[in-house]
Order: sequence, then C-alpha cells, then structure tokens
Amino acid sequence: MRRAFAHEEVVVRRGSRSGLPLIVAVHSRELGPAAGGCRLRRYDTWQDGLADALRLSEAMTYKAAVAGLDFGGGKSVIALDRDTELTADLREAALADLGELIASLQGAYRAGPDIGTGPEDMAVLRRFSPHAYCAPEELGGVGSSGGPTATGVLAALRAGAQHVFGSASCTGRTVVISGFGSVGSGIAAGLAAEGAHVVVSDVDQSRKDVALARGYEWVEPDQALSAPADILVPAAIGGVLSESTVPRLTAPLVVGPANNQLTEDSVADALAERGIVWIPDYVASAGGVVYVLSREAEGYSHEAADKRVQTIAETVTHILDLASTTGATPFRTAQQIAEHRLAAARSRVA
Ligand SMILES: NC(=O)c1ccc[n+]([C@@H]2O[C@H](COP(=O)([O-])OP(=O)(O)OC[C@H]3O[C@@H](n4cnc5c(N)ncnc54)[C@H](O)[C@@H]3O)[C@@H](O)[C@H]2O)c1
Repeated sequence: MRRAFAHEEVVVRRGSRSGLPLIVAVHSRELGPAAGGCRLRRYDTWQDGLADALRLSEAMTYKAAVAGLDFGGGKSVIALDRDTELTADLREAALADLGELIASLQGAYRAGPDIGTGPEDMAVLRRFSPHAYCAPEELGGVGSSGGPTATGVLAALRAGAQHVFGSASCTGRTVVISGFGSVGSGIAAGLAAEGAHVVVSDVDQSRKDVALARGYEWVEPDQALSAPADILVPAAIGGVLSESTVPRLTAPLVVGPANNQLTEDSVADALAERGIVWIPDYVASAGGVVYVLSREAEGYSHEAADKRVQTIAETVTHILDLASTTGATPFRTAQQIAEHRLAAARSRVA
C-alpha cells in the first residue's frame, strides 16, 4: 500500500556558510543505507528543489532494489535561486555545508555526483564525511560514473535486442543516440566498435564536429526521435517520452540512461500499444550506481564490480520474459520486482 508520506527522513537546512537551502531526502533504508546523487541547480523556489529531491530519492529506491543492491534511495539538492551568482567561493561553501549535513546523518545517506556536481565536488564533501563517492581517483574515489553507466546501458541494450530482434548483436543496426555527453559518447563508442550504424544528436552544436570526426552520423535534436532507427537511446534529459512523442518514434526498441524518460507512467502503456519495447530507465541506467557502490562501499575490485554491472543484461531479460508471460508492461514488471524485494525486507523487520 502506498503511504501518504513515503519518505523515511527529509532534512531541509539553510547552509551556515553559504546561506543556500540544502535538502537531503532519505526515501527508504529498508534494503540498506540510502544512496543517490547530489544535484546542484537553479530552481524557481527551494520548494521545487525539495519536490525534486523527494521524487528522485524514491526513484533511487526502485533503481537499487531492481539492481539487487543492498541500498535504499536517497538524494540531495543544493537549491540555487534564479539570481544568485554561483561563484567558486559560494560553491565551495555550499558543498562544505552539505558535507557537514551528510556527516551528521552518520552513513544513513551516501552521496555521489548528479546534475551540476562532479568528482571534484565529491572531494569537498569527503573532507567532512567518508560517505561521498566518485571523488577523483588520486583522492581514493572511482571518479566519474559515466563509463560504468554506459557499460550497463550497453548490457541492457543487447538484452533488449535479443528479445526484439532475436539477436543481441548490434552489427548493422541503426542506433540513434539523443545526447552525446559523458554516457552517450561511451554508448556510441561501444556500438561503433561492434559495427552498428551510429547516429548521434545533441543540443550542443560543438558536439557535432566531435561526432563526425569519430565517424558517426549527426541528426538535429528536433529530428532525433523520429529519425529511422532500430534502437533509440535517450541519453540527454528526462521527459522525452510523452503521449505526443510516442506516435513519432520509429524504433521498436527504446533503451537509454536518461532519468525519468516518461512524462507520466501511462506513457509506458502507449509505448506497449505501439509494440515498442521500452526498457525502464532506472533499470538501464543502474550501471553507474552498481559500480560505484560495489567499489567504494563494498570493496569490490574493478573486475568484480564490472561483472556485476554486466548482470543488468540478466535483469532486463528476466523483466522482458516476465512481461511477455504476464502481459504487463516492462515498466510495471520492474516496479513489481522492486516492490517484492522491499516487501520482503519489510517483513523480515516486522
Ligand atoms: N552519468 C551517469 O553516471 C548517469 C547515471 C544514471 C543516469 N544518467 C542520466 O543519463 C543522462 C546523460 O547523462 P550524462 O552524464 O551523459 O550527462 P552529460 O551532461 O554529460 O550529457 C548530456 C548531453 O545531453 C545534451 N542535451 C541536453 N538536452 C538535450 C536535448 N534536448 N537533446 C539532445 N541533447 C541534449 C547535453 O548538451 C549533453 O551533451 C542524464 O539524464 C543523466 O541524468 C547519468
């Protein structure tokens, strides 16, 4: 049963150094400590930042549960308003404030990078608490999670291709990747090495020269969703799959790392009605969190953590097989798997 207040703990504090609103949302620790990224971005109001933290921490609970991690969902937000200039000093002060807050939670929340933060920022948090991951390698972290996230998406994509096309191989397949950033470029490289026809797109036109130099085709962002494709990879922003965009899709398989791809849950039904197989974003994008938590929280070697990331393929196969048997969408099936794990953990405690 869905609870009216689903979150275990939410802390909202004005940073003593920065004066900025800081939010840490711990959605669930039923499977273990709450893990999730630290988002630093502008909001119209700090309450919008709070809403973001609540939504994203809940999504992290599902991501960790389906990935088989013994971690729960959390998220932190440093909410900038529209006018304040983010100087280097203000950034440092806000991160120090957040580091202090994370330390006070004594391991209940484990941070990593998210939109607006990166490995250098995690190094600032680590001055206050060991519970901040992905600091640069020379400081003992694993650095950016973009590479393992791309590895996980490729594993999910191959499992999806096996289901849809009867072969996991992407040789000769046309794959459109919308968002040629840290994760999108890793996915493109993996697919090109396998002989796929790689088409990329980005709102940042400076990425076009890089893409062409690597031998990829370029499509303008407003054409990316409707470009002819066997596989579409949303690797930029959320909300790209809606009642209005689904009718324009050409690819029978959609799988990518972008968080919150659906504008509403019902879009999963619209995709299924069109015969499009959509691998839930939080399943496909789990490679980064699986790798980072395995290495930094659980002491796995690089090889063992990488192997664990590859198990995303088995998870996707399981979800798609189960969905075919029951007639439920892959989205609903993944949710049920997560809810089962959470209910089992709850009943052990009760
Ligand atoms: N990095 C990770 O480990 C990770 C993990 C899980 C999920 N994700 C999600 O995957 C997505 C990509 O992450 P990333 O780390 O590569 O980010 P990134 O910022 O490195 O790359 C995103 C790229 O998308 C482009 N972009 C923005 N809006 C666009 C649009 N409308 N159309 C086309 N391109 C657009 C940007 O210019 C940028 O080049 C994000 O949604 C992120 O939240 C990332």
